Amino acid sequence: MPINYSDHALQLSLKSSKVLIVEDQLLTLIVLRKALSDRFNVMTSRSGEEAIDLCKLDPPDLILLDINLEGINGIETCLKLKNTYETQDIPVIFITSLESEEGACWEAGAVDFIKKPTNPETLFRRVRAHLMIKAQHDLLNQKVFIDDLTQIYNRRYFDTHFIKIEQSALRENADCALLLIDIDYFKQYNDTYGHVQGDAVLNLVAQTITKSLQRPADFVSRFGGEEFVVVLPHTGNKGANCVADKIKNNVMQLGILHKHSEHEFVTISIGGATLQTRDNSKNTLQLADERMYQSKFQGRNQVSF
Ligand SMILES: Nc1nc2c(ncn2[C@@H]2O[C@H](COP(=O)(O)OP(=O)(O)OP(=O)(O)O)[C@@H](O)[C@H]2O)c(=O)[nH]1
Repeated sequence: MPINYSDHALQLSLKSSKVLIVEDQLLTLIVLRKALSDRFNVMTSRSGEEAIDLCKLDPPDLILLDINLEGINGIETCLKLKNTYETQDIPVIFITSLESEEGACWEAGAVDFIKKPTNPETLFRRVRAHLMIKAQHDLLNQKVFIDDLTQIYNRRYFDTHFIKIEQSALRENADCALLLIDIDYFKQYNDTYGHVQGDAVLNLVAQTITKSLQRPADFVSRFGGEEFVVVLPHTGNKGANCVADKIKNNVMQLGILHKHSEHEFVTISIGGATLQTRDNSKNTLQLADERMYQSKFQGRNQVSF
């Protein structure tokens, strides 16, 4: 199917696109910002270190990166961004004055570069073109990776992304937690209240889990029928326990009556595992699955790690 550039969703997403300019020369920063701030949502940073932190907290849709920065330079900044799961898909355009630097820009993972002194119109059009590609990419991902019923990520998203997150965490010697969540007595719920009501509960639980997650890198996927999987990057046992408890309590507090449950309401059982404490004979998912069943056997509506 041909790409429709006038697509409404695309236009909307372009307007709200976030562009991060990383430049330590104040005057250049002002010129770049002026060329873009009427059309996009512009964020700025004066160093590579600050830009990396900012990208993890509030990922932009595109980065304009100067090469000659104080502290870690632009090339090193780009390499760090490309080696980190949360930031590796953000397109980077370099701003450079030397032709000899172009090879290093491509190798670091740049999608393009713009020469200094920058022409404001060229800058705007280049940025818009790359944002358009990014928006198309995001839109396509949304269609491929979103579960129809709950509108959260699907199993395919989890399968594709968890491997990358695990590898990135192992490289950085960081932790990462996984929670496997199953709705208790859901068969009886469907049998008693009907499948339409069952679907509504699945939806509510999915939204409740989503709202219980706070960090931008955390995500939940529908794993299968009435099972969900939560991924918490950079989170160890203690933090993951807190999040799991919060999710369990929030679902119980929805107060959805379930007359076949000893807890009176719809509840969930959770099993958790982290990368750093996992047993080498089993992967994180297998461990979380075993612990989820432990929660079931111990009476449901609980968390096991
Ligand atoms: N309404 C609805 N039900 C679903 C969907 N996907 C799976 N289910 C139902 O979820 C139920 C899962 O039941 P079981 O795996 O037996 O487990 P359970 O009844 O939740 O019991 P425990 O897990 O032991 O607490 C089955 O009846 C499935 O048909 C869905 O998309 N919509």
